Amino acid sequence: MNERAETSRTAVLGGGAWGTALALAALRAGQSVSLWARDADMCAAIARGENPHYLPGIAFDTGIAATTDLGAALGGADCVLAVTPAQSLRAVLGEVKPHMPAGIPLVLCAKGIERETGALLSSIVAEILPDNPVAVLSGPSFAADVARGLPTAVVVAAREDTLAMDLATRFSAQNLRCYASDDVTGVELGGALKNVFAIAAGAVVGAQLGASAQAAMVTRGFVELRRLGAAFGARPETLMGLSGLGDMMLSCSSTQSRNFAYGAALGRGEPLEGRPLAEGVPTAAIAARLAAEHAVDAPIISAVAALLNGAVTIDQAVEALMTRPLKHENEI
Ligand SMILES: NC(=O)C1=CN([C@@H]2O[C@H](COP(=O)(O)OP(=O)(O)OC[C@H]3O[C@@H](n4cnc5c(N)ncnc54)[C@H](OP(=O)(O)O)[C@@H]3O)[C@@H](O)[C@H]2O)C=CC1
Ligand SMILES: O=C(CO)COP(=O)(O)O
Repeated sequence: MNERAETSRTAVLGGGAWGTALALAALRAGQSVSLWARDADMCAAIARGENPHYLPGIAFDTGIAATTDLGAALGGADCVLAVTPAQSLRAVLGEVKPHMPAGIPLVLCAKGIERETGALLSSIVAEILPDNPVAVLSGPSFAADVARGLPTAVVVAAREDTLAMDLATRFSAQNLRCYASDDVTGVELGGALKNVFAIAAGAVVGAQLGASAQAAMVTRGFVELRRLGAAFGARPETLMGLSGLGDMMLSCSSTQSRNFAYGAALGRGEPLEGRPLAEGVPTAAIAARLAAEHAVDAPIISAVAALLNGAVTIDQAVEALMTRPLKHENEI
């Protein structure tokens, strides 16, 4: 338990894998924790120490006050974690707004870019909750690992460095180490785009293109992250950190990643309907559009978007990537 946390109350929006894991992390850090989810049975399960749908086989501490009543979940909270999928954020914040006092920080824990508008999630918060400071929590962290209490490091970014440090202190506990950052854009872009590259890496593995191709895909994907990051004003060193390179290392190499697993199924030619959440799917499409609008060369992101909408086959995508004009490696 950290010293500052004893009197604080954290509200978690979302009772999926990551919402449940972060609620547990907050509980372990000594906070009082409420959680809002849509499903009453899921709330009852979380309250008794399990989430069989999203975290099967993991038994955890009781003490999370899980409820379908959003007002009750938010009542008395001095920090709110938004942990529903990126594409639902705007609607969820619209429901949250009447219950959210000014000044309470809203910590974004989803990883994605809004499909319809191209908005980064922090700008949606600024639009809907202009009186609430925004922070972003991201990094290489599988929900099941955090729920099990395995050692994990993440980064918490806020424009005001003192808020970032306060939140990092608040959520750090034994086996969850939170670093602070003031580069909100860098941290959110790293988290959003790693999902697109995880689909690419999974597709390479699923199509049995070899470990060399997988390494090339990840490395050149990282170049695209740096290019898009530069266009959006992210700092290069942020992208070298936990929420860029760190999360790419995790998500581009493990079948535990739903985005990687989605790509692997795509590479094997399997049906894709009904799979678990893969945030990289909507994000690929909008990231390809944003790259084009900013004149950023992003052939892997474009290839993933084209693969996902059926415009190209894997063979065609690979051929297009392998026959691009030759260039110096360090051209950004
Ligand atoms: N799982 C992980 O390891 C990690 C996930 N993340 C990120 O966290 C975010 C959430 O992921 P995760 O928890 O794993 O996802 P899950 O699929 O496990 O859970 C999603 C949760 O969001 C709820 N939800 C879905 N759509 C809506 C909506 N329109 N309105 C309100 N609630 C909704 C679901 O409710 P219901 O059950 O009722 O559908 C469920 O409680 C994603 O952006 C993901 O990238 C980040 C780091 C790690
Ligand atoms: O973001 C994650 C790990 O850092 C979880 O990845 P997936 O959403 O691909 O499972």
